[in-house]
Amino acid sequence: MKERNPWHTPLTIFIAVLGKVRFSFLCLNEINLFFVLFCCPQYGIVLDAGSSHTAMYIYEWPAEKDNNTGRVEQTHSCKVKGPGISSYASDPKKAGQSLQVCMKEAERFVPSERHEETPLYLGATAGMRLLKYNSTASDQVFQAVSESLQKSPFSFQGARILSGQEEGAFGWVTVNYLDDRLKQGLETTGALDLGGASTQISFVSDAFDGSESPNNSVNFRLYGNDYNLYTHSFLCYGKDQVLRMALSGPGSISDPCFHNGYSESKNYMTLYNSPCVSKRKPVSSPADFTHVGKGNFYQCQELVKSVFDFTQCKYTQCSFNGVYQPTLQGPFGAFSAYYFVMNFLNLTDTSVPLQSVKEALARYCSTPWETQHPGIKLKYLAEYCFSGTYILTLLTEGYNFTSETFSKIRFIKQIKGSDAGWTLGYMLNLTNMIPAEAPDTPLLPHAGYPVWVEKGVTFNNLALWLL
Ligand SMILES: Nc1ccn([C@@H]2O[C@H](COP(=O)(O)OP(=O)(O)O)[C@@H](O)[C@H]2O)c(=O)n1
Ligand SMILES: [Ca+2]
Repeated sequence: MKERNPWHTPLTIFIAVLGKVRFSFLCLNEINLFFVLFCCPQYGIVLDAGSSHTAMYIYEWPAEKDNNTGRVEQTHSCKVKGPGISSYASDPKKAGQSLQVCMKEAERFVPSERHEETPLYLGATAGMRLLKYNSTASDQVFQAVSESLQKSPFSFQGARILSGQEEGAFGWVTVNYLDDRLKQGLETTGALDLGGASTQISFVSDAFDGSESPNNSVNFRLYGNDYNLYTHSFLCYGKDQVLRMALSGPGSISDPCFHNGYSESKNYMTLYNSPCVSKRKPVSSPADFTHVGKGNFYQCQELVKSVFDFTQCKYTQCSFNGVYQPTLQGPFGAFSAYYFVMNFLNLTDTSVPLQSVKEALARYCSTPWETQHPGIKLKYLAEYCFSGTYILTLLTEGYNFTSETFSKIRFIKQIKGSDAGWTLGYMLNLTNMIPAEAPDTPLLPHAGYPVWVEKGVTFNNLALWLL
């Protein structure tokens, strides 16, 4: 008979105990992972109070302690019925009331036990920036929307106007966050945002260090990478305000930017009721005018060009209106009205040469006015020729995109299910969700990575990190 190894029993017990510990560790980790992935997501709500309308976005992310990226997702959006909050200047209470339907919807989409800790933000953009010229009216609108939002069960964090810089920079953060470019330190994508009352351009350029035009410079340190972002917001250069400027020009009542056969009686007061065009108001004018279309893209392009000032530039180079712009660099994502308009016109494919895009738009503009287009508001339909022309003119004449760089633009509505726009970047910033330094521990064990590593277990590290 073989003699029994005196160490056998203790060793077996030791190994068995170790196995148990490892097993229970694994269980613990699985429970943690379950909690992180399925149990208790956190929520944030942002209201985008734009010049033309307000939209509400609900974001969701796993409830973990550590800041992370690429994991905040938009789970729901709600379009507020009616115009933007700045349109309620003469009846501010209605601005507050208009938000109620979407806020009720948010109460259904966010589980009730999470309501109290869910931050709610309202950010207003160019419509309110313009209304701020009349500060009493703008204060009253903010008062009304704040009172309305305070009544919601969420944790209301305030309503404020974003500066043009913030609007541009947060749009850029959103696009690059959703594309996972920040955490991985990849080349970033520029952001082009076209609204109704302002438009933003934001990109990183090696030729830009901020010194030539500090007002256009925003610095970020994100995941251990430094970014010096160029950004500019052109107030009054959203498509609705540019349309007013183009209409208020001489001889524009017979309008090349509207289809042949289009004829509408419009009110002069409404046209000039904006600080963007008030200086153009003629001394005396009739109450109404007839807006007649003549559908000519090339003439429309000339008319649109006349709203840009290319005569002055005190820097090495400018876009327009004397605004500094470094040389364009990298790919660009163009969203909001850029997308709505180009998508309607079937012109989102930028592998099509710029010249062909212009020709296609010229053909569209020359088609007779046709009101039959199911599901599209007549106002939008009437304006697509103008809007498309403005977009191409802004990109090429304004920002200096060439036929080559035009192909680097992607017209986008969403990235991975979340809308491109400033709201996500705004919330990520206010909730401190993007750390300045890169996390030094991998977040999830990924393919090829040893699960058991020297300093402990990657899986365990994740779990402990999340505890
Ligand atoms: N389906 C849609 C929705 C909005 N839009 C336009 O998109 C623009 C959105 O601007 P906005 O309300 O965000 O205005 P800003 O405050 O950003 O200047 C407006 O010009 C709308 O008319 C569109 O062309 N098609
Ligand atoms: Ca907007």
